[in-house]
Amino acid sequence: MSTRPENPDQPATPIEHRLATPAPGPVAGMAEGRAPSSTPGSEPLVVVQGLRKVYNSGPKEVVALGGVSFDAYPGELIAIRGRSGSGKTTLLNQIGGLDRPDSGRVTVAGRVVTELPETGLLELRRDVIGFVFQSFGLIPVLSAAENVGVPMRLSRTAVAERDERVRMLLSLVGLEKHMNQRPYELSGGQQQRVAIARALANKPRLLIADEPTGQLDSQTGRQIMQLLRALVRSEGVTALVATHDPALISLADRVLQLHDGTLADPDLVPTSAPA
Ligand SMILES: Nc1ncnc2c1ncn2[C@@H]1O[C@H](COP(=O)(O)OP(=O)(O)OP(=O)(O)O)[C@@H](O)[C@H]1O
Repeated sequence: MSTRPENPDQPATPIEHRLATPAPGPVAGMAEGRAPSSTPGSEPLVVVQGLRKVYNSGPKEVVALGGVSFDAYPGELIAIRGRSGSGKTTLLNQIGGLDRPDSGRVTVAGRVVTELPETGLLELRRDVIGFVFQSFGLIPVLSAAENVGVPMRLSRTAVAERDERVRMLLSLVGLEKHMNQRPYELSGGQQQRVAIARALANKPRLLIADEPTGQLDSQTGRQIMQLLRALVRSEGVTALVATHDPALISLADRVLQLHDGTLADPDLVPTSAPA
């Protein structure tokens, strides 16, 4: 897999270009380059209450999550940071219904994830949540376009609509000229763009990204983070992104800091210091 950097001076995608274009005027209460995220007062999209997960590895108990609670609002980009082993992946896995907590409750778009049966979880992951992983997770024998189309095949989207949305999404992430290439013919940054387009295929309300720049060089990682920032704005999704990457932390609306499975007081979390 190549991880050659893309040109850092050029906006890589149409939406990054739009973002780079100055807005007509300042918007009251909005930080520059930030999405117009909803504030407490609107309904939260994600509600996490008292989430606890303990692993028993041999004789030792590991408290991966020791009672985590927070809300995420529509249109928010939240960075979740913390040292290796602090519980970031465990937290995202419980929210996305990939694993079950020992106690606590997660609600996403009104669905109580922690109480859903397996079929409900499959529907949730297909229709409501898009996932982006550090390792891209593309299917090697499929082209970029076919990879992006997979979730729409699973949701039985009509062929014409699917083809049109695949083209739109690949254009959104700046890859319309690469739609017929397979993952091994793409750089690491391009593969992650395909993975992001695939995560958006079924118009999710929540995007969960676990270390999305972990395998990329810093320039490419910055471009991917800017792309995520732009997509949260243009698509109106809520994003929860586990990352050590200072580039995303500075672009986030909010930063949650995990220490050994518990959240630090949000008022004490600076947005610029390293994790
Ligand atoms: N399947 C498992 N079995 C036993 N212990 C586990 C398991 N998964 C995670 N853990 C432990 O739970 C804790 C939290 O792990 P987690 O992967 O959530 O951390 P993280 O913050 O995502 O780390 P990293 O940044 O390295 O990915 C760690 O101590 C880890 O060793």
